[in-house]
Amino acid sequence: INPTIYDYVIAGGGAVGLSLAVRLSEDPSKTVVVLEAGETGFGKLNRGNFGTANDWRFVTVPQKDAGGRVQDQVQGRVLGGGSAINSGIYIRGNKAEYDALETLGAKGWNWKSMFAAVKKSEHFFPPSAAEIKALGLTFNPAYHGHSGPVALSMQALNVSNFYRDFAIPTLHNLGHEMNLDPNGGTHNGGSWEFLTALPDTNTRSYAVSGYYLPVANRTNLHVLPNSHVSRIIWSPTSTKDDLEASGVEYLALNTTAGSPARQFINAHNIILSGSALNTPKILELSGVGDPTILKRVGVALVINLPGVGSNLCNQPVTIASYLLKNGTVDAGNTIRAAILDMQPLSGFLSPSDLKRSREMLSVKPQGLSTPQFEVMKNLMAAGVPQMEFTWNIAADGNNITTLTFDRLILLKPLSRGSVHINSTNPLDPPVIDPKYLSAPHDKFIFSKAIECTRRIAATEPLKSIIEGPIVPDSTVQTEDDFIHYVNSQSQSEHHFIGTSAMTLRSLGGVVDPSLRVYGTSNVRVADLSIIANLPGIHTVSLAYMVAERAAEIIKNDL
Ligand SMILES: Cc1cc2nc3c(=O)[nH]c(=O)nc-3n(C[C@H](O)[C@H](O)[C@H](O)COP(=O)(O)OP(=O)(O)OC[C@H]3O[C@@H](n4cnc5c(N)ncnc54)[C@H](O)[C@@H]3O)c2cc1C
Repeated sequence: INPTIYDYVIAGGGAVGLSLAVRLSEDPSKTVVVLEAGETGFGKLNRGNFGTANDWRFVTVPQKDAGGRVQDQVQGRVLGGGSAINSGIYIRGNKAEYDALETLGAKGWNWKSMFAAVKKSEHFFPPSAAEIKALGLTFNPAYHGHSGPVALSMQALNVSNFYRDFAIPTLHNLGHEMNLDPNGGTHNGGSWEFLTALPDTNTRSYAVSGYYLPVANRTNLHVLPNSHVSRIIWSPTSTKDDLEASGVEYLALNTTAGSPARQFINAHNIILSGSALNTPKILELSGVGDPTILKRVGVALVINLPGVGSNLCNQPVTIASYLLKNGTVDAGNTIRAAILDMQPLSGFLSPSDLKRSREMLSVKPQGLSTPQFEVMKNLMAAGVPQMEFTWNIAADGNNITTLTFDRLILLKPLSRGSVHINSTNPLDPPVIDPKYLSAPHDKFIFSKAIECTRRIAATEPLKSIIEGPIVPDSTVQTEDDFIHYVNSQSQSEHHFIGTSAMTLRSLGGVVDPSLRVYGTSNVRVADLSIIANLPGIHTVSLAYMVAERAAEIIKNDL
């Protein structure tokens, strides 16, 4: 099939875009084309593609509230997007966090509908009986999908005895309970790590291997790598209040000619799926956005939507590590061993710090709408996790073993930033300003969480095997020291959302609950930019939720 007008053109073949393309092309009467700026990456991907051609290699502007540093923002630029280069950690959030999306105007987007959708994406491989016995692994089959495209699995055998003998008993002594399975709507507490990987080989399972490759021979589904979408083409006959698009313009990057060739594709429906950092650029270059920004760059305004590119949110992350006494633990197979401990404020703040937290929350940080702020405060008060403490064990060749909290993640930042174009050249990177740690409450609770690892290390049975702190080192003691540590050491966790938010237009919304860009009849956004408030999770589960839910909505033309 080689249509002159496709039913659907999808700009971006990432976690959401490629999975959605596969679902839409299940109807053989519909033609779907995916334009992906990166290459296919077949046969060359695993972890560690950061800084290569498979990464957009973005950087932020200097982050005033995070030590003035410019920070790297890794983003997949390859078929499968983030799902092709990510670390594969998988977890879903708290029911109330998804229900809150509906409260903010995303009608029909709630835990019930999103949980049902995400299970369609999943094929859970339970651990073997031997693994369950050896490690005490727990899971609830009812929380999982069992015939979807993306594989989900748990620990292999031969992990360190540290987890069973030291980590879990210490968590108990801290009053942090183990969670049977964090994927069913309550992710509080400690749980074993789930990964999007095949169980025996530990091979990555992602949008390409799970969704696309098994159906790559569909004649109604075309995937064009090295195709960078620059803008939407508006139909000259469309009305002012309900703009219709006729297709997109893209740059074919694999040409041997000197500069990329400009190409056009016609389609009845346009779906932007470039990610929270890239989709605003396509909208702005198409004249959709904040008039002030478009004017500054010299793009004619088509739709006045000031929310485009605002509300950028991402989690900061840092580490803390402790040297263990020689010979006290067997490091085992460190490749797939971790416990994620997801804690609400009361799990890591002292009673007096909880009081200070409440006082700080009397002032709304800049960039958040009042309803967003209310929702987030309510979730905090309801005990929804705000910090992740990942417990990992590492050993070097000299038998030096460390406990590394290798992901200390501020799960639900209040800080909001922006991503905007700075020129009319589609190949120029956007200006990324996440405003990390600009909300005082973010900085306060994040630094207190790092400090809390000292209390954890002083809790038995862990205490008896700790030699001392490595980073932050023992000179870091006071509240100011810990604040300095997060200012100078925190990095991006690469879980961007929010820049084409699905919320009321009056609140800065960009798309309605059927994913349509306000003011258009046939342009939709389907990627993590539509999520107004971040659930406290790693975001690939959310990406598959969005893909499956978007497929339901678009197939039924809701
Ligand atoms: C380094 C890294 C590690 C991560 N680790 C984890 C993890 O362990 N667990 C977890 O749950 N999540 C993780 N994530 C996050 C998760 O992968 C992302 O949230 C998810 O991939 C976002 O999906 P998306 O479809 O919105 O965007 P993406 O998956 O980024 O897809 C966007 C796609 O659009 C393409 N594109 C962009 N602009 C254009 C254009 N103009 N024209 C054509 N194509 C375009 C991009 O190249 C990309 O392929 C990680 C992300 C990164 C970057």
